Order: sequence, then structure tokens, then C-alpha cells
Amino acid sequence: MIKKDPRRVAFDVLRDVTSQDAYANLALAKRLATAGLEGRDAGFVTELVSGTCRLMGTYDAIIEAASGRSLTTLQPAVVDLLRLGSHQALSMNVASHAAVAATVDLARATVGQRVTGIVNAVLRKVAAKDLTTWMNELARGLDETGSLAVRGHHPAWIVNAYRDVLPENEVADALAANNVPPSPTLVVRPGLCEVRELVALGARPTGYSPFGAVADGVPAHLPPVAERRAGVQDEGSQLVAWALSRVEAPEGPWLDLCAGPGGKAALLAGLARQAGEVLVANESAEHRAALVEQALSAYPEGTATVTCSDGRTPDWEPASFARVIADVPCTGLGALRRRPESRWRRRHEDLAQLGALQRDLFRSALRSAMPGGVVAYATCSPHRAETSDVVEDVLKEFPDSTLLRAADFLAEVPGCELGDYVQLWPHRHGTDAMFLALVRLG
Ligand SMILES: C[S@@+](CC[C@H](N)C(=O)[O-])C[C@H]1O[C@@H](n2cnc3c(N)ncnc32)[C@H](O)[C@@H]1O
Repeated sequence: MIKKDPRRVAFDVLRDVTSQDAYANLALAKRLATAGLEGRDAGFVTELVSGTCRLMGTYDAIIEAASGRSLTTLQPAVVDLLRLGSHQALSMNVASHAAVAATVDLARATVGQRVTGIVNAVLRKVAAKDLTTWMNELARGLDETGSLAVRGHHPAWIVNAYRDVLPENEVADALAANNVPPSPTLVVRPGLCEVRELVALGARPTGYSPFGAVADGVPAHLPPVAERRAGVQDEGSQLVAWALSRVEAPEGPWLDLCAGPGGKAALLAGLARQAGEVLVANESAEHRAALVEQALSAYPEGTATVTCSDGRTPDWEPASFARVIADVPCTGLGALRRRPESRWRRRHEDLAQLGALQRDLFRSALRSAMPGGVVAYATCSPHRAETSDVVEDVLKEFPDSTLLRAADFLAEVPGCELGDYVQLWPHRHGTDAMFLALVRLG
């Protein structure tokens, strides 16, 4: 395979992200697969794309300040070239003159000779100061939220959401934790694999989840993962599923209402099987239901059933399940560590649309649980509009329900309590920022 220029590959990926709304990690994997790059070169492209996406809002502000013009007056491909050049000059181990020269060459090869002048002029101004100096200049005169947003590289509305639920002295650390990509975390399928098997292959047990291990390298290369006796899953998701399995509940089947792509379902299926119960894993999107089937495929037949239906209007009878989880679609603000472009793509307006769906799914989950049964409302976001606001609104319609103290079922995890809820945090727990409420039906 002919080896492509790593900067050219990064440029193509960034164009996929900014012009076609591609997910950076998927576009990166796709382009790297045909680029003929390995080792250091592949690592360089990954850091260049991920870092540029993560700090995109900061670089945009720097480029506007350095050029004295709005980004909307520049050709979108030129903006992407300037973003990549800024990341190399300000945040990577690349000498400033090399970052400028390489980006000018890339501009010539991609957009054309006519833009090399502006790329050269703007990038030289960007590279004339270091990142800290730029951030100090951009933050000057801003209020606390604005300053945290600039220094922590997040949009202000996300900073406000963090300030709403975290002690003031933790907000900067929480934002900083989103700027560090996590190592892949593995999870065993209970009954099919044990953590010690993963440890024997070089992984380290997770701090809280008894099902997890952190591995460097490519998870798919490990035999238990290739055989689907283990999978990849953030520790926060493992803890949420584990907590649901630990609450006292009647005998009866378990339900995962929004199961795709099947991470929690795969853990719950093993735990249900060990408890002598079966899991129904439901998902509305056909292609994602197929991923759930795949995630469950190593279990013996009869462990779990996958259904594909709208969880708001399911086929099953009400009050059918002893344990139910509604892990609802959300903004994903709790997983910003692993989705570098997401913080700049998501909008505050997304919350309203998601909120209606989240409420409907939680209602349906509560209706699906039998008397004495337990429902977990989980979401990978710390935003109050997706967490406690949803739970409090919906529970008013279910006077027979009781909110349980969710942290009692994760007693091993310090600092996870948020009133009656559990809120996990990257900076406190090294997990995604998962939220959990546990409710018992009367
Ligand atoms: C946060 S994800 C669930 C993640 C999953 N529990 C896991 O651990 O892998 C939410 C899922 O809900 C699905 N979904 C969206 N609307 C739905 C609906 N009306 N009924 C059922 N599932 C829905 C989405 O397709 C998505 O796969």
C-alpha cells in the first residue's frame, strides 16, 4: 500500500468532520485503514485530528484574533487548514516554523497556490504566541463562565451545565478531564470470562467495577474480545448496570428498553443469567438492534431476547418486568473525553427535543415494571435537563413509586452521590459522567 502524507490524511478526516458531520473517531479509523500508515505516523494523525477537534472552538477564536477577520469570510477548507496548523504550532511537539511550512505545503496540495499567502500570514501570527498567552488574551474581561470556557476549551453553555451541579472549585478540573482521551476499558461477560483472564493478558483491573479492566493497545486483538466473551465498555456504564442488579427485586424477567449498541445489555444478560432470569433487550433502530445481537452472541441460547420496537409504545404487557433500565438517548455530554468534536457540534437547543423523548421512555420503563420492581433511569450526561429534571417531572405522574438512594448500591464508589442520585465524573472517578436514578414501583 502506498503511504499517504499523514497531514493530508488528517486534513481529509477533518473535512469529513466539519463538512459532512462525520464522527471524528469513525472517519479517522476509515481513512487510516487505507492510508498505509502505522505506528508513529498513525499516532501523529490521531493526535492531530483528535486534538484539533477537541480544541476547535479555542483555535477558531485564536485564528479570528490573529487574522482580524471572521471565519465566515474564509473558505471552509482554509479554516480547517488553519485549525490543523494551529494545533501543531500550539499544542503538539512540532516546531512553529515546521508547523507553518508544512501547512502551507498542504494548502498548496489541497486547495491551491492562491491560498498559501493567507495561510502563511495567519499561521505565523498564531505561532508567534504560545497557547497560554493566547488563552490569557482571549479570557481577558470575560465573566467566570467565559473564562472557564476559554481555559477549559468548552462552549459556555456546557460550562454553565457543569457549574450547575459541581462545586465551584471542581469545574476547571472537570473540564480538563474531558481533554484527556481515556484508555479503552474492557468488560467481561459474566459467566463467560473473568477479569483475571484479561489481567493475564496485560490489562489492569478497574478501580470500582468488578467486571472491568483497562487495556492499552487494540482491544479487538485480545482473544476474549474477539470471541465476544468480553467487550469494550466504560466503567461508568458497568457501574450503572451493576447497581440495578444489586437492588432487591421480585423474581421475573429483566428489560433493557434502549439497548443499542448493547454494552449494558451484554453485562445485564450475564448478571440476569446468574440470577436465573432472562433479559429482553429492546432497541428501536434496526441496525443498532443487530449490534445488540452481536454483543450478546457468545451467551447460550435463551439468555436474552432482542426486540426491535419503539420503546415508547412497546408490544409487551405493562408490569411485565422485575428490573428495567432506560438508558435514554442524550447529548452525550458525559462522554466528551471519547468524542472530541461533540462539544462543538451539540447545541443547547438539542436538550428540549431530547427531553420529550427521555420523559416518554422513562414513563414507558415505569409502566413496564411489575409492582415491587425496580427501574433505572440512566444517561451519559450530567446536564440537569437530562437527569434530575426528567426524573422529578415524570415521578409526579407515578405517586406509587419511591426514589431509592442510588449511591447505596454503589457504596464502593466515593463521591458519586448527588442527592438521591448517582452522578459519576471523569475527574473524580475516571469514568464517563453517567447519571443514575433508581426507582421502586409501589
Ligand atoms: C444511550 S443509547 C443506549 C446505550 C446502550 N444502553 C448501551 O449501553 O450500549 C440509547 C439508545 O436508544 C435508542 N433509542 C432511541 N429512541 C428509542 C425509542 N423510541 N425506543 C427504543 N430505543 C430508542 C437509540 O437508538 C440508542 O441506541
